[in-house]
Amino acid sequence: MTPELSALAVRGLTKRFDRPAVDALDLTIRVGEFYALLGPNGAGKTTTLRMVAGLLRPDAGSVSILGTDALADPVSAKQVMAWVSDEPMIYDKLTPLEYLEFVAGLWGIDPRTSESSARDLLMSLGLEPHLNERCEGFSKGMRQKVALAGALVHDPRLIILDEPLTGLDALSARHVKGLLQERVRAGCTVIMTTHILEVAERMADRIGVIAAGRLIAEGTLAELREQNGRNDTTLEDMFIALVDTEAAAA
Ligand SMILES: Nc1ncnc2c1ncn2[C@@H]1O[C@H](COP(=O)(O)OP(=O)(O)OP(=O)(O)O)[C@@H](O)[C@H]1O
Repeated sequence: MTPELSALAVRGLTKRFDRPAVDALDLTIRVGEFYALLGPNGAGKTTTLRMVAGLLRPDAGSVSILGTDALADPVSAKQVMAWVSDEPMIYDKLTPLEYLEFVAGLWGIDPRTSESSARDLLMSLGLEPHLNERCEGFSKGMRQKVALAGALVHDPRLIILDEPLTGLDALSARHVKGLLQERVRAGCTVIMTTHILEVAERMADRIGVIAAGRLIAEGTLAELREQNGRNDTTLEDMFIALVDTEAAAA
């Protein structure tokens, strides 16, 4: 039997700064999953995702993205993946449409097809009134949405987002959530960090909790409840209990 291809398989992933930030982490995320990665401040979420996205070299371990060894072949891995940072960088002098056209050009996408999909993407994020305004006057939330649209231009199969909803107003957050859910329905995989536990509770197929660079719990909401021995508890209650137990054991 052929083993099922994972969207992401991380094994023994390790990064140390002055102390371990990610500590021999194993993580497997299936194709088509919406996965929420949770953890307290400083748990190692961003460091993990930056290593997965090829922005930070691990001290040890492996990263496989849709079957490609991302450390040995980062170019192929990046072609199927999008990384959306919590501090997005866009070009201020360009309009959203020009920015997406620029990104599409970097990926070698035919301008005739890229323009209409860029327009659709930006409109689905509620940016229609601003398509031809320079990004320099945009708020943080508007810039976040332009960066997200830019990251999706090459139609990635794996979309990794660090805190994509922070700072977004309710309507913008709804646009972003809708877009991500649509991508998952189309067969993409989404991995997202968030401190907004209601979002993880409502949107994620599976949830992983990391603390001190290690995975301390993982499963569907129902599985986490079962592991916790409570049927009625909220994700917030479980999260706090898990993190407290871990801190007490450290
Ligand atoms: N470039 C760096 N240099 C030194 N230490 C770093 C660096 N990046 C991260 N760290 C440390 O690694 C640990 C994990 O940080 P990381 O940003 O991955 O946590 P996080 O789970 O994303 O936190 P948050 O929820 O606050 O964003 C922290 O102790 C942090 O101070």
